[in-house]
Amino acid sequence: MLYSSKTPAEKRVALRQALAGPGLVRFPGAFNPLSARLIESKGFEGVYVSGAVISADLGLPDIGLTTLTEVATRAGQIARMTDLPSLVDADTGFGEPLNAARTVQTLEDAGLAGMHLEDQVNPKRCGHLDGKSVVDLDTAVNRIKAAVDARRDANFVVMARTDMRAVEGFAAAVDRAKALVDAGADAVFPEALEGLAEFEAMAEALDVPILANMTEFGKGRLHTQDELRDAGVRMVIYPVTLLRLAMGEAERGLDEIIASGTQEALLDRMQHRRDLYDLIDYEGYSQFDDTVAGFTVTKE
Ligand SMILES: C[C@](O)(C(=O)O)[C@H](CC(=O)O)C(=O)O
Ligand SMILES: [Mg+2]
Repeated sequence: MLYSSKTPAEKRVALRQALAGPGLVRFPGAFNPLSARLIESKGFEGVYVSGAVISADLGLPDIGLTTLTEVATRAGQIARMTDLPSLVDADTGFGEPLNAARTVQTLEDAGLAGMHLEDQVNPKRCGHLDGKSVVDLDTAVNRIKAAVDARRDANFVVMARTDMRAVEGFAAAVDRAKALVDAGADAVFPEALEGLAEFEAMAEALDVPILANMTEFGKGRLHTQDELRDAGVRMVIYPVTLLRLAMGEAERGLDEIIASGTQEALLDRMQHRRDLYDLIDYEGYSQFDDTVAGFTVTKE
């Protein structure tokens, strides 16, 4: 009821353990706090909070328009609703190294288990857009160092994302990733790799876990979990998948209401009131005080 039953500290330990394990952990992107509960109920290992989703949710393009306050608020609302660890997209840290330091502390306070920080120039762009550029090595390293030094919970995961692959090629991306690990990154998110062989070579080159971004309609293929695991990938994110599914259904539903004048034909595709109530745990509130939250679901 109300909140997750685990503390942020416990969730950070869980994220560390997940990253250390031999398997592949799966972090779908929650587009709101409620969908984080759905992800948990299905047995996933964690929740991803996507910058692209937070921007899109506000009707904005993913080009560095959102602020630290907006991201920390939304990520905190999501993290608090699940017992799973949540990893948030901290973009470039919202500025330069000093901002990255403030970002890590703000996200710790918001209850996140970890974040990733990328080496794009400000303002950043979605990793699958053309015309990206990356900062020089010193700036990239200093961003990571600042974040690592500023965290107060040693278990808070600071993951380095590098967008170098699309800018200077694979070899440069490996060099950049190694430097970010030397700077203290706990894990690496190599953005926009091309093909499984590159994931395999990247995992091989680094002593820390790597993440694969299985985003749709982007630059890379959608690899299966078996393929990613065999390539040595430790974590996979599906950052925008649930938002795209929900928006696709919303659009088709609106079309149906226009076409037939009723939503009757859509009922089977909707989450039933009963399932929604289960996810929110109405029952728990009702047991706490049935004068406030008592309910019966009448229609089957
Ligand atoms: C992972 C990502 O950074 C995100 O914000 O979710 C995006 C996802 C997307 O735009 O599809 C990315 O840059 O890949
Ligand atoms: Mg992003």
